[in-house]
Amino acid sequence: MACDNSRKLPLIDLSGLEGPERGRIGKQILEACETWGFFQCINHGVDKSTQNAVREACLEFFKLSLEEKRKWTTSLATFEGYSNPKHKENTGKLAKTQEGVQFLFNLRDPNPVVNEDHERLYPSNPPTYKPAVRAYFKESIALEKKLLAVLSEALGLEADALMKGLEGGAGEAKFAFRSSLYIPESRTEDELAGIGLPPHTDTPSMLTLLFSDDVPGLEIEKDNEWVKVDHVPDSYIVNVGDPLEVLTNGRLKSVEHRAYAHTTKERFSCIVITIAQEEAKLGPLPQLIDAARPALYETRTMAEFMARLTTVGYGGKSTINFAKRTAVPVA
Ligand SMILES: O=C(O)CCC(=O)C(=O)O
Ligand SMILES: [Fe+2]
Repeated sequence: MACDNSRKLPLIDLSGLEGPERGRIGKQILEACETWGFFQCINHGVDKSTQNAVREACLEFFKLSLEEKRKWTTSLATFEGYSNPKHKENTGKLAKTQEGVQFLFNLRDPNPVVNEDHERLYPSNPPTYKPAVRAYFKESIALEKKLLAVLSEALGLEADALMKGLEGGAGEAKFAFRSSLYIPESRTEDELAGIGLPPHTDTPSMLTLLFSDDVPGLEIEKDNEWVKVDHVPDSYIVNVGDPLEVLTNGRLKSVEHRAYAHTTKERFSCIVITIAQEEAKLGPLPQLIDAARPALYETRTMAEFMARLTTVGYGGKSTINFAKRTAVPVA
Protein backbone atom coordinates (compact mmCIF):
# COMPACT_ATOMS: atom_id res chain seq x y z
CA MET A 1 0.00 0.00 0.00
CA ALA A 2 1.24 3.48 -0.90
CA CYS A 3 1.28 6.45 1.48
CA ASP A 4 -1.00 9.45 0.98
CA ASN A 5 0.03 12.56 2.88
CA SER A 6 -2.62 14.91 1.49
CA ARG A 7 -5.70 13.58 3.26
CA LYS A 8 -6.62 14.62 6.77
CA LEU A 9 -8.51 12.73 9.39
CA PRO A 10 -11.72 14.65 10.39
CA LEU A 11 -11.10 16.85 13.45
CA ILE A 12 -14.26 17.34 15.52
CA ASP A 13 -14.78 19.94 18.26
CA LEU A 14 -16.87 18.39 21.03
CA SER A 15 -17.36 21.59 23.03
CA GLY A 16 -21.07 21.94 22.19
CA LEU A 17 -21.93 18.28 22.70
CA GLU A 18 -24.22 18.80 25.68
CA GLY A 19 -26.13 21.72 24.11
CA PRO A 20 -28.19 22.52 21.02
CA GLU A 21 -25.26 21.55 18.76
CA ARG A 22 -25.44 17.90 19.85
CA GLY A 23 -27.29 16.69 16.74
CA ARG A 24 -24.85 18.38 14.36
CA ILE A 25 -21.78 17.08 16.20
CA GLY A 26 -23.33 13.60 16.36
CA LYS A 27 -23.74 13.65 12.58
CA GLN A 28 -20.08 14.63 12.13
CA ILE A 29 -18.96 11.78 14.38
CA LEU A 30 -21.22 9.30 12.61
CA GLU A 31 -20.02 10.36 9.17
CA ALA A 32 -16.37 10.08 10.22
CA CYS A 33 -16.98 6.59 11.65
CA GLU A 34 -18.76 5.53 8.45
CA THR A 35 -16.11 6.81 6.08
CA TRP A 36 -12.83 6.64 8.03
CA GLY A 37 -13.64 4.46 11.03
CA PHE A 38 -11.64 7.12 12.88
CA PHE A 39 -11.82 10.74 13.95
CA GLN A 40 -9.80 13.15 16.03
CA CYS A 41 -11.49 15.32 18.67
CA ILE A 42 -10.73 18.33 20.83
CA ASN A 43 -12.58 19.81 23.82
CA HIS A 44 -13.39 16.27 24.89
CA GLY A 45 -13.64 16.95 28.62
CA VAL A 46 -10.59 14.99 29.79
CA ASP A 47 -8.46 17.32 31.85
CA LYS A 48 -5.07 18.26 30.42
CA SER A 49 -3.44 17.79 33.83
CA THR A 50 -4.94 14.28 34.07
CA GLN A 51 -3.51 13.42 30.66
CA ASN A 52 -0.10 14.86 31.54
CA ALA A 53 0.00 13.02 34.86
CA VAL A 54 -0.72 9.67 33.21
CA ARG A 55 1.89 10.23 30.54
CA GLU A 56 4.53 11.19 33.11
CA ALA A 57 3.76 8.23 35.37
CA CYS A 58 3.84 5.78 32.44
CA LEU A 59 7.11 7.20 31.11
CA GLU A 60 8.63 6.95 34.56
CA PHE A 61 7.61 3.30 34.67
CA PHE A 62 9.15 2.62 31.25
CA LYS A 63 12.44 4.14 32.45
CA LEU A 64 12.79 1.58 35.23
CA SER A 65 15.27 -1.24 34.84
CA LEU A 66 14.08 -4.28 32.92
CA GLU A 67 14.45 -6.36 36.04
CA GLU A 68 12.08 -4.06 37.93
CA LYS A 69 9.54 -3.88 35.09
CA ARG A 70 9.51 -7.63 34.77
CA LYS A 71 7.93 -7.89 38.21
CA TRP A 72 4.72 -7.15 36.32
CA THR A 73 5.28 -9.47 33.34
CA THR A 74 2.18 -10.20 31.22
CA SER A 75 -0.19 -12.98 32.16
CA LEU A 76 -1.32 -14.73 28.98
CA ALA A 77 -4.60 -15.59 30.71
CA THR A 78 -5.78 -12.00 30.80
CA PHE A 79 -3.16 -10.16 28.69
CA GLU A 80 -2.59 -7.92 31.66
CA GLY A 81 0.78 -6.70 32.78
CA TYR A 82 4.07 -5.67 31.22
CA SER A 83 5.24 -6.93 27.83
CA ASN A 84 8.49 -6.30 26.02
CA PRO A 85 8.98 -7.36 22.39
CA LYS A 86 12.66 -8.05 22.97
CA HIS A 87 11.74 -10.68 25.56
CA LYS A 88 8.96 -12.59 23.90
CA GLU A 89 8.52 -15.40 26.36
CA ASN A 90 5.24 -14.03 27.63
CA THR A 91 3.67 -12.36 24.64
CA GLY A 92 2.77 -15.49 22.63
CA LYS A 93 0.84 -14.96 19.41
CA LEU A 94 -0.11 -11.46 20.47
CA ALA A 95 3.52 -10.35 20.24
CA LYS A 96 3.81 -6.73 19.21
CA THR A 97 6.93 -4.73 18.77
CA GLN A 98 6.30 -1.96 21.23
CA GLU A 99 6.92 -2.13 24.94
CA GLY A 100 3.67 -1.90 26.88
CA VAL A 101 1.60 -2.34 29.99
CA GLN A 102 -2.05 -3.27 29.97
CA PHE A 103 -4.78 -4.01 32.47
CA LEU A 104 -8.52 -4.44 32.69
CA PHE A 105 -11.01 -2.66 34.88
CA ASN A 106 -14.58 -3.43 35.72
CA LEU A 107 -16.99 -0.66 34.89
CA ARG A 108 -18.72 -0.77 38.26
CA ASP A 109 -15.48 -0.57 40.15
CA PRO A 110 -12.97 1.83 38.64
CA ASN A 111 -10.57 0.89 41.43
CA PRO A 112 -8.84 -1.91 39.62
CA VAL A 113 -8.37 -4.38 42.42
CA VAL A 114 -10.35 -7.23 40.93
CA ASN A 115 -8.33 -10.10 42.26
CA GLU A 116 -4.86 -10.88 43.49
CA ASP A 117 -3.49 -11.62 40.05
CA HIS A 118 -4.83 -8.37 38.72
CA GLU A 119 -3.29 -6.43 41.58
CA ARG A 120 0.01 -8.21 41.02
CA LEU A 121 0.09 -7.10 37.37
CA TYR A 122 -0.68 -3.46 38.02
CA PRO A 123 2.58 -1.54 38.58
CA SER A 124 3.09 0.11 41.94
CA ASN A 125 6.37 1.71 40.89
CA PRO A 126 6.51 4.69 40.53
CA PRO A 127 4.05 5.36 43.37
CA THR A 128 2.29 7.93 41.16
CA TYR A 129 1.39 5.21 38.66
CA LYS A 130 -1.80 3.79 40.14
CA PRO A 131 -3.41 7.09 41.19
CA ALA A 132 -2.54 8.73 37.85
CA VAL A 133 -3.96 5.85 35.81
CA ARG A 134 -7.04 5.61 37.98
CA ALA A 135 -7.85 9.31 37.60
CA TYR A 136 -7.18 9.19 33.86
CA PHE A 137 -9.26 6.10 33.49
CA LYS A 138 -12.30 7.57 35.22
CA GLU A 139 -12.34 10.58 32.90
CA SER A 140 -11.73 8.48 29.81
CA ILE A 141 -14.64 6.17 30.64
CA ALA A 142 -16.89 9.22 30.86
CA LEU A 143 -15.76 10.23 27.36
CA GLU A 144 -16.26 6.69 25.99
CA LYS A 145 -19.81 6.63 27.33
CA LYS A 146 -20.55 10.10 25.98
CA LEU A 147 -19.36 9.15 22.49
CA LEU A 148 -21.27 5.86 22.44
CA ALA A 149 -24.46 7.68 23.48
CA VAL A 150 -24.13 10.37 20.84
CA LEU A 151 -23.32 7.77 18.17
CA SER A 152 -26.40 5.74 19.17
CA GLU A 153 -28.58 8.82 18.83
CA ALA A 154 -27.03 9.75 15.47
CA LEU A 155 -27.94 6.25 14.27
CA GLY A 156 -31.56 6.97 15.29
CA LEU A 157 -31.37 4.65 18.32
CA GLU A 158 -31.91 5.09 22.05
CA ALA A 159 -28.86 6.66 23.74
CA ASP A 160 -27.96 3.40 25.52
CA ALA A 161 -28.46 1.12 22.49
CA LEU A 162 -24.80 0.58 21.63
CA MET A 163 -23.69 0.05 25.21
CA LYS A 164 -26.57 -2.43 25.71
CA GLY A 165 -25.58 -4.17 22.46
CA LEU A 166 -22.03 -4.53 23.74
CA GLU A 167 -23.33 -6.04 26.97
CA GLY A 168 -24.92 -8.71 24.74
CA GLY A 169 -27.00 -10.07 27.60
CA ALA A 170 -23.93 -10.75 29.75
CA GLY A 171 -23.81 -7.70 32.00
CA GLU A 172 -21.83 -4.52 32.09
CA ALA A 173 -18.88 -4.17 29.74
CA LYS A 174 -15.30 -3.88 30.98
CA PHE A 175 -12.71 -1.30 30.11
CA ALA A 176 -9.00 -1.68 29.57
CA PHE A 177 -6.04 0.65 29.59
CA ARG A 178 -2.84 0.05 27.65
CA SER A 179 0.20 2.29 27.61
CA SER A 180 2.90 1.82 24.99
CA LEU A 181 6.38 3.05 24.36
CA TYR A 182 7.65 2.83 20.79
CA ILE A 183 11.37 2.34 21.03
CA PRO A 184 13.61 3.94 18.37
CA GLU A 185 15.08 1.50 15.86
CA SER A 186 18.06 2.09 13.62
CA ARG A 187 16.42 1.17 10.32
CA THR A 188 15.35 3.07 7.22
CA GLU A 189 11.99 4.89 7.16
CA ASP A 190 10.55 2.26 4.83
CA GLU A 191 11.65 -0.56 7.06
CA LEU A 192 10.12 1.19 10.05
CA ALA A 193 6.60 1.34 8.56
CA GLY A 194 4.44 -0.94 10.68
CA ILE A 195 7.40 -1.97 12.81
CA GLY A 196 6.01 -0.28 15.92
CA LEU A 197 2.66 -2.01 15.64
CA PRO A 198 1.70 -4.14 12.63
CA PRO A 199 -1.53 -3.51 10.67
CA HIS A 200 -4.59 -4.63 12.62
CA THR A 201 -8.17 -3.79 13.51
CA ASP A 202 -9.12 -3.43 17.17
CA THR A 203 -10.66 -6.82 17.91
CA PRO A 204 -11.60 -6.65 21.56
CA SER A 205 -12.42 -2.95 21.53
CA MET A 206 -15.81 -1.35 20.86
CA LEU A 207 -14.41 2.17 20.70
CA THR A 208 -10.74 3.04 21.22
CA LEU A 209 -9.57 6.34 22.70
CA LEU A 210 -5.95 7.00 21.83
CA PHE A 211 -3.86 9.69 23.45
CA SER A 212 -0.22 10.17 22.51
CA ASP A 213 2.66 12.54 23.06
CA ASP A 214 3.57 14.99 20.29
CA VAL A 215 5.48 12.41 18.24
CA PRO A 216 3.19 11.21 15.42
CA GLY A 217 3.14 7.52 14.54
CA LEU A 218 -0.34 6.32 13.63
CA GLU A 219 -1.29 5.42 10.05
CA ILE A 220 -4.79 4.57 8.88
CA GLU A 221 -5.82 2.60 5.82
CA LYS A 222 -8.00 4.68 3.55
CA ASP A 223 -8.93 3.54 0.04
CA ASN A 224 -5.92 1.22 -0.09
CA GLU A 225 -3.43 3.83 1.04
CA TRP A 226 -1.82 4.56 4.39
CA VAL A 227 -2.73 8.00 5.70
CA LYS A 228 -0.52 9.46 8.44
CA VAL A 229 -2.30 11.12 11.35
CA ASP A 230 -0.88 14.49 12.44
CA HIS A 231 -0.43 15.26 16.08
CA VAL A 232 -3.07 17.72 17.35
CA PRO A 233 -2.29 19.04 20.86
CA ASP A 234 -4.65 17.84 23.62
CA SER A 235 -6.69 15.75 21.20
CA TYR A 236 -7.92 12.19 21.20
CA ILE A 237 -7.89 9.89 18.23
CA VAL A 238 -11.01 7.75 18.38
CA ASN A 239 -11.63 4.60 16.35
CA VAL A 240 -14.29 2.00 15.76
CA GLY A 241 -13.37 -1.54 16.82
CA ASP A 242 -14.67 -4.86 15.45
CA PRO A 243 -17.64 -5.21 17.85
CA LEU A 244 -18.96 -1.77 16.87
CA GLU A 245 -18.82 -2.65 13.17
CA VAL A 246 -20.74 -5.85 13.93
CA LEU A 247 -23.36 -4.18 16.17
CA THR A 248 -24.05 -1.46 13.58
CA ASN A 249 -24.36 -4.07 10.84
CA GLY A 250 -21.41 -2.59 8.99
CA ARG A 251 -22.54 1.06 9.11
CA LEU A 252 -19.48 2.00 11.17
CA LYS A 253 -16.16 0.66 9.96
CA SER A 254 -13.42 -1.06 11.91
CA VAL A 255 -10.49 0.04 9.80
CA GLU A 256 -6.95 -1.31 9.62
CA HIS A 257 -4.26 0.86 11.16
CA ARG A 258 -0.63 0.52 12.18
CA ALA A 259 1.99 2.53 14.04
CA TYR A 260 5.54 3.23 13.05
CA ALA A 261 8.61 3.57 15.21
CA HIS A 262 11.16 6.33 14.61
CA THR A 263 14.90 6.16 14.11
CA THR A 264 15.81 8.39 17.06
CA LYS A 265 12.67 9.52 18.87
CA GLU A 266 10.68 7.54 21.40
CA ARG A 267 6.92 7.71 21.15
CA PHE A 268 4.42 7.29 23.97
CA SER A 269 0.75 6.44 23.44
CA CYS A 270 -2.02 5.00 25.55
CA ILE A 271 -5.46 3.65 24.83
CA VAL A 272 -8.67 3.13 26.76
CA ILE A 273 -11.03 0.58 25.26
CA THR A 274 -14.48 -0.86 26.01
CA ILE A 275 -14.69 -4.67 26.04
CA ALA A 276 -17.66 -7.02 26.22
CA GLN A 277 -17.83 -9.79 28.80
CA GLU A 278 -16.69 -13.20 27.48
CA GLU A 279 -20.27 -14.55 27.32
CA ALA A 280 -21.70 -11.48 25.55
CA LYS A 281 -23.43 -12.30 22.26
CA LEU A 282 -22.38 -9.80 19.63
CA GLY A 283 -24.42 -9.48 16.47
CA PRO A 284 -26.07 -6.76 14.37
CA LEU A 285 -28.66 -4.80 16.38
CA PRO A 286 -32.16 -5.76 15.15
CA GLN A 287 -32.99 -2.05 14.68
CA LEU A 288 -30.23 -1.85 12.05
CA ILE A 289 -31.36 -4.86 10.00
CA ASP A 290 -34.02 -4.56 7.33
CA ALA A 291 -34.86 -5.89 3.88
CA ALA A 292 -32.53 -3.41 2.20
CA ARG A 293 -29.71 -4.26 4.62
CA PRO A 294 -29.91 -7.82 5.85
CA ALA A 295 -27.59 -8.96 8.64
CA LEU A 296 -24.02 -8.89 7.34
CA TYR A 297 -22.53 -10.66 10.38
CA GLU A 298 -23.18 -13.76 12.40
CA THR A 299 -23.81 -13.43 16.11
CA ARG A 300 -20.72 -14.61 17.99
CA THR A 301 -19.67 -14.48 21.58
CA MET A 302 -16.84 -12.27 22.73
CA ALA A 303 -15.04 -15.46 23.76
CA GLU A 304 -15.17 -16.63 20.11
CA PHE A 305 -13.65 -13.34 18.93
CA MET A 306 -10.89 -13.64 21.50
CA ALA A 307 -10.24 -17.31 20.65
CA ARG A 308 -9.90 -16.29 17.02
CA LEU A 309 -7.44 -13.58 17.98
CA THR A 310 -5.25 -15.89 20.02
CA THR A 311 -5.24 -18.74 17.51
CA VAL A 312 -4.85 -16.77 14.29
CA GLY A 313 -2.72 -14.09 15.87
CA TYR A 314 -2.74 -10.36 15.94
CA GLY A 315 -2.96 -8.44 12.70
CA GLY A 316 -4.92 -7.70 9.54
CA LYS A 317 -8.68 -7.97 9.36
CA SER A 318 -9.00 -11.64 10.11
CA THR A 319 -11.20 -11.35 13.18
CA ILE A 320 -13.76 -9.01 11.64
CA ASN A 321 -13.85 -11.13 8.49
CA PHE A 322 -14.47 -14.16 10.67
CA ALA A 323 -17.75 -12.59 11.86
CA LYS A 324 -18.99 -11.84 8.31
CA ARG A 325 -21.75 -13.97 6.89
CA THR A 326 -20.55 -15.87 3.88
CA ALA A 327 -23.92 -15.95 2.12
CA VAL A 328 -26.44 -13.18 2.75
CA PRO A 329 -29.93 -14.70 2.65
CA VAL A 330 -32.54 -13.20 0.33
CA ALA A 331 -34.95 -11.18 2.49
O1 LIG B 1 -0.04 3.82 19.30
C1 LIG B 1 -0.80 4.00 18.35
O2 LIG B 1 -0.78 5.03 17.66
C2 LIG B 1 -1.79 2.94 17.95
C3 LIG B 1 -2.19 1.99 19.05
C4 LIG B 1 -3.16 0.95 18.57
O3 LIG B 1 -3.59 0.95 17.45
C5 LIG B 1 -3.60 -0.13 19.48
O4 LIG B 1 -3.04 -0.25 20.60
O5 LIG B 1 -4.51 -0.90 19.10
FE1 LIG C 1 -5.29 -0.40 17.30
